[in-house]
Amino acid sequence: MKGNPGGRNASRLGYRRSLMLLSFVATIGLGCDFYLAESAIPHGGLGVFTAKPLEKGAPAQPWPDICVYLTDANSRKGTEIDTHTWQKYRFGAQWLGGRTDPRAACMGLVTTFNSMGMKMYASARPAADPFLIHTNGGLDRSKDPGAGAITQYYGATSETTRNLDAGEELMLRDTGHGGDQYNLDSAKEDGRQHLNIETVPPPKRAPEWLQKHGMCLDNLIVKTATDPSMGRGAFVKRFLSKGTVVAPAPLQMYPKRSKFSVPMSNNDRHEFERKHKMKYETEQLFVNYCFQPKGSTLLLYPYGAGVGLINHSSNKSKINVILKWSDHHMNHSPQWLDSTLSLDQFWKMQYPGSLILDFVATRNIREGEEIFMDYGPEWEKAWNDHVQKWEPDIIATKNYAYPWDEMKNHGITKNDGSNEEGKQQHKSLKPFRTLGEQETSPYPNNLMTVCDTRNWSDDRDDRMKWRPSLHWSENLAECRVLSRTYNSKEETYTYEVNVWPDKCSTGGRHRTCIDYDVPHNAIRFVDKPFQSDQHLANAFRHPIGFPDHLTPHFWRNERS
Ligand SMILES: C[S@@+](CC[C@H](N)C(=O)[O-])C[C@H]1O[C@@H](n2cnc3c(N)ncnc32)[C@H](O)[C@@H]1O
Repeated sequence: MKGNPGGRNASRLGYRRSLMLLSFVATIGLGCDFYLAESAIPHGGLGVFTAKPLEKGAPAQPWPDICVYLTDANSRKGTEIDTHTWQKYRFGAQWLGGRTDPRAACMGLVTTFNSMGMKMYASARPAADPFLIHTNGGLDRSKDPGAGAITQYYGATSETTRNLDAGEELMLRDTGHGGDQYNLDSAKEDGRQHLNIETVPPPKRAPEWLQKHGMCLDNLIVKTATDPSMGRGAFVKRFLSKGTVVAPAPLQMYPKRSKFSVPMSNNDRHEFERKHKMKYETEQLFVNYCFQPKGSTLLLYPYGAGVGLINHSSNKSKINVILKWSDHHMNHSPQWLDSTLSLDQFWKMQYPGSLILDFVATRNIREGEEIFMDYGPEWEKAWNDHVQKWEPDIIATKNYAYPWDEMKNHGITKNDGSNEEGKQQHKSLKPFRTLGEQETSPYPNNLMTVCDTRNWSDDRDDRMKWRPSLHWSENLAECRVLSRTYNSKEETYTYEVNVWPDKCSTGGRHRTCIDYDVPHNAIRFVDKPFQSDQHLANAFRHPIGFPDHLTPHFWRNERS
């Protein structure tokens, strides 16, 4: 008999099957797609794993990361900013400005991936053209006291380089530019273990193991904060019950906050302010994303996915997370912080990720709710004082335009650079101005144009037909439009540009290289060096307060 072969029994069976399916789902914890756990590579520290199979080219993280750029850290020594940070090219900060190269501290997954140098099982790489999602979280220097207090570098993403099985560890391919990631080589150099990557199997953990021993990395999503004056905020993706770890936060530690003041003599500063017609910031934006324990010079930078987006509230009904040391076996706080160690001894032992904090739900949190923590009374007082005193920097605001607004005006809205999809086809497309046109109709003071173009090399002529670069943001060059042609069939513009100067030097000799047939969508606006909001002198700077009861006595090294 077809149709209903078992009558009531069959429906009971179906019900029982549904129950079994539900309990299976509960057991293996479907829902969390990415986990932080002990790396499957011996002595690899923490690693990030996918709980579900991923196809080649799929996003290797639930949402883009934010990066905070360190522009002029006083000295590399004592800041260890090379560890767990990226070079400026990765996320499009080539023109940010600074006497030393800026380094990007990115919060989330990309930073936590391990790397295997250039070969073997590479499974992820940084991706995308971040320029179009760089924003100031909706804040505007002409009216918002929060302008310059949050990073504009939102949009760092990664994608898989091959199909991945559920449970695989995400491994970065060659990190490029000298390998700027904590990786197997650095583990070797640290003398922690002799590793032979040729004999290491593809790093992987069983999904059930991850559910039991991993820390869920994708409970949060990033959106504009419910109070837009705060910039962006972190929101929960799914219902989380009281006591759940909303997000883990491995820590990178820095011994002295003073290393993040901006190293300019008064003379340099006056010269800078005269030249750039703006006042200069005195402390790195980075400090706003760090905790500082009371009575201590230490800065603790939490680099878990999304945790840097959690905003402050002192309103008890809004606060829904508190900080706790993690129970995870990779967190060393029980051994180190309750001991009689000196700060020096502790400092020699600690390494990035050796201490892990948890943001824990203080009550049930509904899907879509924004997460708030209490940054502490000192932070709140500093913020209120700032808001009271703040007024727009008239000079820095005059004749300033945000690059992303200008790009929108020019019809650059796609995030895929120069490929077919990205072609802009509007009759009303606003063209980029030629150098000649700019003499009578200049762009706002802060803007310059950059082009996505393949590397120029010795064997290239000085005049070349444009070719797209392999990776967005890494091969951008300053460029100036010499002429343009309207292609009526394609309804778009192409340009002849002068690529200058970084791509066109050969053996110390600068050449003027010209690219022709440059598509409209290969051109971007960026802020000129030192012009972006994070350089504003009236921008708010204050680290987040760290709970006293989590602070060991030997961290309190400041004389009172
Ligand atoms: C760790 S970040 C939080 C994420 C930040 N909102 C963003 O968009 O990147 C800390 C900064 O966010 C802003 N912020 C956080 N809580 C705030 C609040 N209650 N009121 C105003 N601004 C706040 C301040 O600029 C602060 O320095």
